[in-house]
Amino acid sequence: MALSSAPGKVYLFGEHAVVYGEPAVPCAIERRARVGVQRRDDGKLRVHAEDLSLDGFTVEYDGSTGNGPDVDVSESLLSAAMGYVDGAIEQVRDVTGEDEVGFDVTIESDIPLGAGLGSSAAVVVAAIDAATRELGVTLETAELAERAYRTEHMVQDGQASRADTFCSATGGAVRVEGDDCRSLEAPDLPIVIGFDGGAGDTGQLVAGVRDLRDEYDFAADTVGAIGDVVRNGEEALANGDVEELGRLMNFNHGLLSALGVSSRSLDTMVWAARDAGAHGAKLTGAGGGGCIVALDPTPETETALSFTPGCEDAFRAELTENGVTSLE
Ligand SMILES: Nc1ncnc2c1ncn2[C@@H]1O[C@H](COP(=O)(O)OP(=O)(O)OP(=O)(O)O)[C@@H](O)[C@H]1O
Ligand SMILES: C[C@@](O)(CCO)CC(=O)[O-]
Ligand SMILES: [Mg+2]
Repeated sequence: MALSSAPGKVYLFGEHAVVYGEPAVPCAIERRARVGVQRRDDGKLRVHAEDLSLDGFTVEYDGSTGNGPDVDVSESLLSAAMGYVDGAIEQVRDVTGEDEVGFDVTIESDIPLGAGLGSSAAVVVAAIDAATRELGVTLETAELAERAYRTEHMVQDGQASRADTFCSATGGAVRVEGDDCRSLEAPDLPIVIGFDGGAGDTGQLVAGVRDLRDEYDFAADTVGAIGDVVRNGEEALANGDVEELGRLMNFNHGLLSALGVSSRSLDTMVWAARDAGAHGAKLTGAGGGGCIVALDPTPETETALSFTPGCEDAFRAELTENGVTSLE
């Protein structure tokens, strides 16, 4: 049995645009997914996922034959739920050469699903790390991040960046532009998160931006403008200029909103944070619903969010330097 954990993340800047080669700056936060993996020799994959919205279900099936699991839920719901884990195990079989190997996989996570905090990347990174170690193979962090990226790329229909997976694998603040992934020095940021209790489907939201970008030159320009905001943001981060970071986050939110990935509740939480005196606020991750990230060293934003209709949870998030971690 091998057990690994990996962190979720918030985006200071650059989600969506990063899929088209612009830079982005996500930061790992101290909310983690833990994945336990035990080898089985019958080629079957058994996944126990405590936190899936399918009310924590257990399925057992033969992954090596390509036949799906036999459970009483719709095919699309199931593939949405299982895609990332299936994809991670496929990468493990590929990288270890053990094509027929099966696993018992147990997932437990304190990252809300589909809410912009990178639950998918954390699950995939932790799963690949645990499953390869279970087979006696230790991957370098760069290789692990690359394999996790390939999983997200496959599940998100060929449209994904390396940002979430690299950030989860290495921890800390990172900068990703295409296949150039590096760690950044970051000051201790006063991060507050508001969560509307909802979720968005990353694959669908990415496809929506792609269609807009294909149809309108000004949507492509908007993606490019996000890249400009990120480049300014990197400088503000290097200078530890939290006020400038906030202004640029506000700008970034406006551009994401123009690309159609915000929502009424995300906008409401963003405005509640700004009204409470936050330096800035924006949605984080794919959007559609889920979380916003704000910067505020005072307790005002957290308090205001906790009284905002539509905000289900407001909490502070600590940046973490701990990326993927082997627990057993
Ligand atoms: N605890 C978990 N157990 C099993 N699967 C999980 C778990 N957490 C996430 N997943 C997988 O990740 C999917 C959600 O990923 P998605 O990319 O849509 O959202 P996210 O990663 O939370 O947000 P974002 O990509 O915007 O940061 C779930 O549908 C499920 O397949
Ligand atoms: C929307 C997106 O940019 C971030 C999702 O957390 C998608 C990706 O980078 O793969
Ligand atoms: Mg994701």
